Amino acid sequence: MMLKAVILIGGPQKGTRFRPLSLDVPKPLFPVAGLPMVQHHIEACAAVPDIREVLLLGYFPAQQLQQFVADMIAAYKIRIRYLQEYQALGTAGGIYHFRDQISSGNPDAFFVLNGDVCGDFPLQEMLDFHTSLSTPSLITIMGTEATRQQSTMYGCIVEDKETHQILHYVEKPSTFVSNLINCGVYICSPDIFKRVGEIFNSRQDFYSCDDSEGTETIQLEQDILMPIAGTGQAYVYNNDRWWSQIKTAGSAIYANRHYLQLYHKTKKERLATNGPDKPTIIDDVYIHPTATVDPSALLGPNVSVGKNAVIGAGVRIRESIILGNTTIQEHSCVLYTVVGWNSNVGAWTRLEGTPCDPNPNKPFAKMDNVPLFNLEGKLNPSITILGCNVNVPSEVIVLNSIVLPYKDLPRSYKNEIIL
Ligand SMILES: Nc1nc2c(ncn2[C@@H]2O[C@H](COP(=O)(O)OP(=O)(O)O[C@H]3O[C@H](CO)[C@@H](O)[C@H](O)[C@@H]3O)[C@@H](O)[C@H]2O)c(=O)[nH]1
Repeated sequence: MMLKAVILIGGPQKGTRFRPLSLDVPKPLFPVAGLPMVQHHIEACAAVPDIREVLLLGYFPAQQLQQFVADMIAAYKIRIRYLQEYQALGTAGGIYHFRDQISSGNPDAFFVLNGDVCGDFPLQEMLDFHTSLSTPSLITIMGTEATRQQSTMYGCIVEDKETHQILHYVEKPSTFVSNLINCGVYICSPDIFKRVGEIFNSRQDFYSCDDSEGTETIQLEQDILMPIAGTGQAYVYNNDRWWSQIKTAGSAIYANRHYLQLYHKTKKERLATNGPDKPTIIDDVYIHPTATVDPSALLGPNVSVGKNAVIGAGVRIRESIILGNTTIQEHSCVLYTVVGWNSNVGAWTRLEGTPCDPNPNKPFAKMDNVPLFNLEGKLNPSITILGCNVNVPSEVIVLNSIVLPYKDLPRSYKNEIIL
């Protein structure tokens, strides 16, 4: 069998809730557990022996992805290419536009993965399910359970419990439809192009040079899944492993924790260990080999330290992501915070945020993508984020705040956005 995988990475206008972190690097390249977000997708695809080529599909300028793609080819030894849409074509529009590249070599099927989800993706198991179906599936969706309340933020699937055929699909319904939600991971038969082509052609009548009405975009969810549901050609594969979206910077902290945990199963060598002349490590921590961490520092649980970062004596960090070329000076404390690239945090300073984890008392709860401000116009407590090139002086406290790039903070801050 020969398969391909397409990863939908969007473009500069997407991922706005991820700012200010996506101001400096395309959101799909933001490091989580030491790796750019979509490297986790590529790694999951590379582990499926039948996947021979991975195509990243988006509308970021190609030069922003060039180095990353070269690094990925070197690391995983499979074909990887970036295909650039000339504008946002929608979740199925890009696939249709590049159908020749996807179909070349006659793959039996191809995976499609949303670039902004994370998880312990059971791709091989899903493939086994897809190929074992007695009637061929045009599209198989990975589904997972959500709470009744949260389900309406996702694509909702009603299945035949015995055959797993999809009877009904609604994208982000306004009232409850089903607890079973779309994970944004699919296996498509190449026959899907015919379907998308029909939609494409039916819209040509409306096509004009001014595409302000978005007639050129085709959405996989609304235009393909909704009409296919109930025709016996779409199936759902139930995923009971960890899965989440990465929409906000807060969800990056959550994803960081879970990917670090996953390394126990997949890449143990990426996790830092305790030893003489090494910092003290609590549970799961990733330290880039080029980072310098003082042996008296205490890191963990759930910390990632990027390239060439310098962590001083007596520093305490937990539940945080420290990006490349950042310095944290002695005795500072960093909790539930993302510290952007090339930043400098003085000595005896405290950076602290508030976690936005899923409710542990509710089974199947996902993260809430809490808006920045509440109804009274006050900033909702969230993780603290420092954009790149931020300078925080010594002996201050920055609590539940978002600091935009290139700021020189003069004092302490609490619950503020510092522009
Ligand atoms: N290449 C490309 N990618 C795109 C485009 N539009 C969106 N994407 C990418 O496609 C993914 C989904 O995009 P959204 O449009 O933001 O959808 P969503 O709100 O995340 O909902 C989708 O994902 C949920 C799971 O996370 C699903 O539950 C839901 O049904 C839907 O598929 C993201 O990775 C985004 O970057 C486009 O025009 N071109």
